[in-house]
Amino acid sequence: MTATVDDGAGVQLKNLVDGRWQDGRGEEFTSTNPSRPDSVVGAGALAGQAEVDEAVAAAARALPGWARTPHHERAAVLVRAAAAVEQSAEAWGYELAAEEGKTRAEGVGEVLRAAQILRYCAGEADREAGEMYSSPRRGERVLVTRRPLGVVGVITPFNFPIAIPAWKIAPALSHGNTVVWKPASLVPLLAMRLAQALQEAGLPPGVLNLLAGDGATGSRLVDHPGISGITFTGSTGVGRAIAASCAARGVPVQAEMGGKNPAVVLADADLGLAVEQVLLGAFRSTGQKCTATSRLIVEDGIAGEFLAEFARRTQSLVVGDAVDPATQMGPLVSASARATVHQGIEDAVGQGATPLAGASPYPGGDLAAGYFVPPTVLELPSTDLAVWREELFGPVVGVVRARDAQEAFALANDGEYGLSAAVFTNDLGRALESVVELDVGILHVNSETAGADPHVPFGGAKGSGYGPKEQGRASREFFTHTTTVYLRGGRPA
Ligand SMILES: NC(=O)C1=CN([C@@H]2O[C@H](COP(=O)(O)OP(=O)(O)OC[C@H]3O[C@@H](n4cnc5c(N)ncnc54)[C@H](OP(=O)(O)O)[C@@H]3O)[C@@H](O)[C@H]2O)C=CC1
Ligand SMILES: O=C(O)CCC(=O)C(=O)O
Repeated sequence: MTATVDDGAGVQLKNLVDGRWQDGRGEEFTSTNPSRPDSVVGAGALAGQAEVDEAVAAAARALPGWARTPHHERAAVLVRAAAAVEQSAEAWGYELAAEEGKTRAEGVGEVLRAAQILRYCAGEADREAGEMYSSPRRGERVLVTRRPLGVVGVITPFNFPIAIPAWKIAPALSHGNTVVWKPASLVPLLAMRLAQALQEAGLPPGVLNLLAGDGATGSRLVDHPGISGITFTGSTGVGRAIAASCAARGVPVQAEMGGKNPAVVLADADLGLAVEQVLLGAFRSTGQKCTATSRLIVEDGIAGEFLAEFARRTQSLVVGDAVDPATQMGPLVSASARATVHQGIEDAVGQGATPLAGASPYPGGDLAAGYFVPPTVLELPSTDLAVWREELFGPVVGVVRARDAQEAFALANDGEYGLSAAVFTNDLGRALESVVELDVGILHVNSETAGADPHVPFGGAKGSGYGPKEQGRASREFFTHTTTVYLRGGRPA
């Protein structure tokens, strides 16, 4: 009988190296269910240095053949994988909710999003593949062609266990690279599911290698001399360390990192819409999105009315087991995440923040046993507090009031991050002003701070991003490099 995430022992985790599924040879580890921490979701063993060496060697061997495979044949593999992922959406969405803690509906939605990304990237085969320029010399044309980067190391975070890997691995493969992937150790099962789908769709051995591992495994991958580039998403501290290490060796790096994303609600906004969207931005995925709303700036004139309704709706969110269809917000991913978020709330309250919703830890029962934190809204006495400046990565929103739009935009820009922002206004002039004023990678006007389509660039400004952007056509800037060809043939005309 096939093991399931609910049968106690967990699903057996394997690594994929050179087309073979094998047990890890390092320390044993498990992933557990954050709603019910005693329940094991996946069980296996970490990959060590030897497996990193084997995976990189396999990816290097597979590279010339895969790079020369016609783009349309590479795309066909992604299309087949997309169909398999889509077919498994219900089952894997359930597993995702059990392993990571976002709600089941969000889990299913994320799996479907991965399928959509695989299809978008397959479409790259039909898009223009280079450029041609005229030449100042007779009998010559200048072509700009694209080549794969090579063997790419992919390091992914826990919070989007299948969508983020899909939007790194699919363009890597589509552009002819081979991959060694180290997913977050908290969510190895969903990583295995995606790798299975791609492998069974017909990838040749060694084109995609999966290593379950921890930070040390990631570090070995980053430092491996056989790696041609690293694409990373995760915390700013780890991302900067990886970028420094890659820079020292001249290896290209793409790092998408933390966020402290503001929602600005101006006095002329549709307040019902704004409440709804800020709730989604702040509390979906339990606030564990790099694009989550964690700062709220409300214009004075409507602050009282808006905050009363926002607090009321926050308090009425149904918090519970992530796989229960009635749940609107699940747990945080781990005990240490819960401890960090509770500490952040306690520190803020100690420094004068006023709780408008949530804040106190659950006193007992299932919510105290799981890694649950109540959705929390804190009105802040100043913007000096850490809860305003540092990423907490949980369901916590700090609120300040602004005199006018100008002050609101200045407050939104005040900070080291620049991933996403939302502005709520019915005034087109104000909306356009926000486009000019706000220094962010993603700006939503009248929608929540989170959310990203696969066909447009994704990534942050300031401390949130380093290197070329992800997704859409932007992704080829990282996954390929150009060769400029001065092409003369025959006799000059
Ligand atoms: N800007 C963006 O697009 C996004 C940013 N994020 C950010 O990610 C963070 C949350 O994800 P989280 O998984 O906790 O992030 P981490 O930075 O802790 O981990 C990300 C990945 O890096 C690995 N890792 C840890 N240490 C090292 C190291 N020294 N060398 C190489 N790899 C290492 C982790 O392994 P292990 O899990 O085993 O520790 C994991 O696979 C938040 O800061 C969030 O804002 C998340 C999603 C999108
Ligand atoms: O906003 C989204 O939907 C995805 C963003 C993301 O990668 C994240 O929040 O971790």
